[in-house]
Amino acid sequence: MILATGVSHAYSGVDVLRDAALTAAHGEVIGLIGPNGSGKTTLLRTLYRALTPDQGTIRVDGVSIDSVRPRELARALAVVVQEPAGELPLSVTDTVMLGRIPHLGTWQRQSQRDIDIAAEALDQVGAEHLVDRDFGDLSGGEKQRVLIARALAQQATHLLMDEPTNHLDIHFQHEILALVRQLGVTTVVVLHDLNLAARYCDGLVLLDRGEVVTSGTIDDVLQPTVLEPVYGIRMQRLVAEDGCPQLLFRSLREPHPQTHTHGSREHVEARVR
Ligand SMILES: Nc1ncnc2c1ncn2[C@@H]1O[C@H](COP(=O)(O)OP(=O)(O)OP(=O)(O)O)[C@@H](O)[C@H]1O
Repeated sequence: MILATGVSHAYSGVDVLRDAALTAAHGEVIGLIGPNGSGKTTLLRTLYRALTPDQGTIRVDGVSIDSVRPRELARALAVVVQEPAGELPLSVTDTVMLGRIPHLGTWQRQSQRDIDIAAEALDQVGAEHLVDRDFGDLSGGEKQRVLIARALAQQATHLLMDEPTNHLDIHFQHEILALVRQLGVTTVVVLHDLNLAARYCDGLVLLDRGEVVTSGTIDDVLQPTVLEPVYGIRMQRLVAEDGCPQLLFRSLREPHPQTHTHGSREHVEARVR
């Protein structure tokens, strides 16, 4: 379980996070959503101690992360964030094996089991064919999948992800998030795509200008009345055949249509709630 309370932070005296709170119960996938610059990455960084907030506490399974040693923290939290280009001059295998380091003793070499776990992680993200490549030569989407494999190989009890679907094609956006759900690992994931959030998250935290506007179930948060003023865009909420709410978007610059677009795929497959 991840519990963040009263988290505030300022960069050079400018407040970017005020009294933010987040709860991810055991096994839940919680989506962190909000417009550009609303503080999602800042809040996520406080959860894995990449950033010490000015105020607030972060607890993982009831223990304050301030009191945990780095190796212990790495066994509890795996992180997938955007890597600066060219940061890892490593092979794909070595990159994924980095995920095993928290499980090795100081001078302990990797075992066959570690190698098997890394290979399985690559397989899970559909990247087994990349095993002999250099990480730096991969495409953006391939790199992203390898970084997710590294997090899976870490076998941490909690997962933090900052826009993991960035660079991924539509197939892998869904594959990766479906996999994350399947893992049953307590997860906090920053997502821009609200429809992916609707489909793969158990709950959402909506940030706007550094404050939590609302948090709760998909049904609570994914409402045009809640989201339109925050994002400054018109939304229409539909329910797909499998019951999953999905949103359609229209710029405020576009005139309000007097009639619906009959015959569109959305109208065939979903009904307006
Ligand atoms: N290192 C930094 N120094 C100064 N300001 C920063 C720093 N990092 C972030 N900020 C500012 O803090 C605010 C919140 O940034 P943050 O990256 O948390 O937002 P975000 O919601 O993740 O945005 P996006 O959706 O665009 O990725 C922004 O105004 C950003 O410019």
